[in-house]
Amino acid sequence: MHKEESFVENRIKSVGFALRGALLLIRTEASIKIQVGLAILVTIAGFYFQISPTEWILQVLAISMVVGVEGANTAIEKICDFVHPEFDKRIGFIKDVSAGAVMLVSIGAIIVGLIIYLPKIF
Ligand SMILES: Nc1ncnc2c1ncn2[C@@H]1O[C@H](COP(=O)(O)OP(=O)(O)OP(=O)(O)O)[C@@H](O)[C@H]1O
Repeated sequence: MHKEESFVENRIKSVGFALRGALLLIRTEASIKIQVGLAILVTIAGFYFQISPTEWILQVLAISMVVGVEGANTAIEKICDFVHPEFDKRIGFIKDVSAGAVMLVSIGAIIVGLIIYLPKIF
């Protein structure tokens, strides 16, 4: 019983740390501010154009993919700067690949957005 309580307590603490991380990400990173801004805009657009439940699911998935991968990219950049602040082309490679991952999911999200909204606008 005691063990179970501490398990629940630990889970609650972990959620607190994760929330703090998400807030730190939004407060400190310029690119995530733009992504969150776009997420708010398309959410408003979703209500305005009354998109279907399937379109909502795809939109929510696209948004969470971009923001989630951006969070991982930021963490990777911070690790790189922490373990190796000096210029090194291997660090450059790691950061470029990480930024490339954000770009790939962003392209997917843009395509999802175009497929949902272009027929509704034109
Ligand atoms: N220590 C380093 N060694 C070699 N190249 C680096 C190094 N630090 C940064 N770079 C190069 O500069 C690019 C930008 O790195 P930086 O850490 O400034 O990311 P950023 O511009 O803050 O990214 P974001 O906009 O996603 O936060 C990297 O993708 C890499 O090509």
